[in-house]
Amino acid sequence: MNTLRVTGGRVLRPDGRVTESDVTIDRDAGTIVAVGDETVSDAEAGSDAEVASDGETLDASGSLVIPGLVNAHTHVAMTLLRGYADDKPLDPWLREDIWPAEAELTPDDIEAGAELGVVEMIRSGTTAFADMYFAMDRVADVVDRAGLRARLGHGVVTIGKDAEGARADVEESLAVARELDGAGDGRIRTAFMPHSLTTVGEEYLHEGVAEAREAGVPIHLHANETEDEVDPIVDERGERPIAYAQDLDALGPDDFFAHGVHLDGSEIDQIADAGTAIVHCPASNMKLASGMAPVQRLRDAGVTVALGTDGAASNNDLDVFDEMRDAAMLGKLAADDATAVPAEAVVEMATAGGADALGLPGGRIEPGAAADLAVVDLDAPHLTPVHDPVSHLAYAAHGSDVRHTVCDGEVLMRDREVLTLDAERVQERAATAASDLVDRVSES
Ligand SMILES: CSC[C@H]1O[C@@H](n2cnc3c(O)ncnc32)[C@H](O)[C@@H]1O
Ligand SMILES: [Zn+2]
Repeated sequence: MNTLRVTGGRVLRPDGRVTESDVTIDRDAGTIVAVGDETVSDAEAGSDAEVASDGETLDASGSLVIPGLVNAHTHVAMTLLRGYADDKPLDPWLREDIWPAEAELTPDDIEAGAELGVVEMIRSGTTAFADMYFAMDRVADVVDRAGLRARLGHGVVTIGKDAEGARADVEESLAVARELDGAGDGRIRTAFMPHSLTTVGEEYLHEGVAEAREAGVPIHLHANETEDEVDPIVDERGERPIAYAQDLDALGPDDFFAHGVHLDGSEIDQIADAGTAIVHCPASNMKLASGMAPVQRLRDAGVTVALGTDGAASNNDLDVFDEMRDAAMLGKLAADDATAVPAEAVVEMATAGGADALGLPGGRIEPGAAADLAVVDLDAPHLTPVHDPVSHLAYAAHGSDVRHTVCDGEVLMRDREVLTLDAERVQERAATAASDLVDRVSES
């Protein structure tokens, strides 16, 4: 067996225990075959079940081995717009700043921004993400080269477009969903991605959702992000957005909605009954002053809650460690209860919850699971002493504490050096693309 062994570390297990165990990976299968003396059964592993001791090794001494983090909602190429427009609420921010800049984006820009975003994610221990944007063939190529997993989709906006333009946008999202599914040796999956229930017209939502169901791809959209998005739906339709999504057949068990800030009790019950996941984006929700999502209530109702950074223009980074801390802190404020959204809950949301929301493998370190993991160096002043490693993940660690990142059995970063992309070249290319973009926007 072509093995990778992660040795000498403490391992975060799916039940929250932390054990001193080596993790053995079958690199060809991209799966974990053993955690300590716990192995996949002979039946599962076939005749190769015996765990070999040769092969590559990653040193995890003094470190915590955790499932690769999942960034379940982003717009990865928006790294080019990091710090471009801050300190505004969602609607004017999009209309006055972001959409005019995005109108000038070329596929090369999107590739450059996506490369920068995936380098940032690999460096901070993220192994899977969901992305809604444009030029998704370029984004998929970047994901493939970087070695990550992703659920990708072209974002549809029909407001301001004529019927031909609107229909073409829906068709593009469906084509991306059909054609890119399974790319990157199966690490890339897709979804139909209408931007939101207010920025896509009803007839286009109906058509697109029906075709997505036929194609068997999930649906991802921004839902209940601001009151300004909820109110027009209530005023025009006499029903709340989640009921509207249900009428559209867009509220299914494989679907995942970003934000879910302004949800009432009946909407939480509808989401729980449907099995739809919510991707909580606490930093973006705070920065745009969108509101506080009812995370504890969602979890109490049995909803799968994942974490997302949203784009780097509303965050302003792609570090899921920050999202864990923000989710725990904001969750307590929202519930007016310091026991709400505890450390173990946000770690679960950033790992197994994220993988489950996206319908991707990973999120758990156990025999038979996908070999997606990050090794967090605990030997640092801000992580000393270690009373509780899970507390440190939620409240004290940063993405920069990640030492190694592995996805699908491949080492993407070893000792803080990204191996799959040339990080220096990526950074230079993105900086140039961003400054050229801003020049074009100011000339337009
Ligand atoms: C049509 S592709 C995705 C689209 O979404 C925009 N966007 C970025 N952040 C947010 C957010 O928090 N809410 C809604 N829309 C957002 C992005 O700029 C793209 O235009
Ligand atoms: Zn978003």
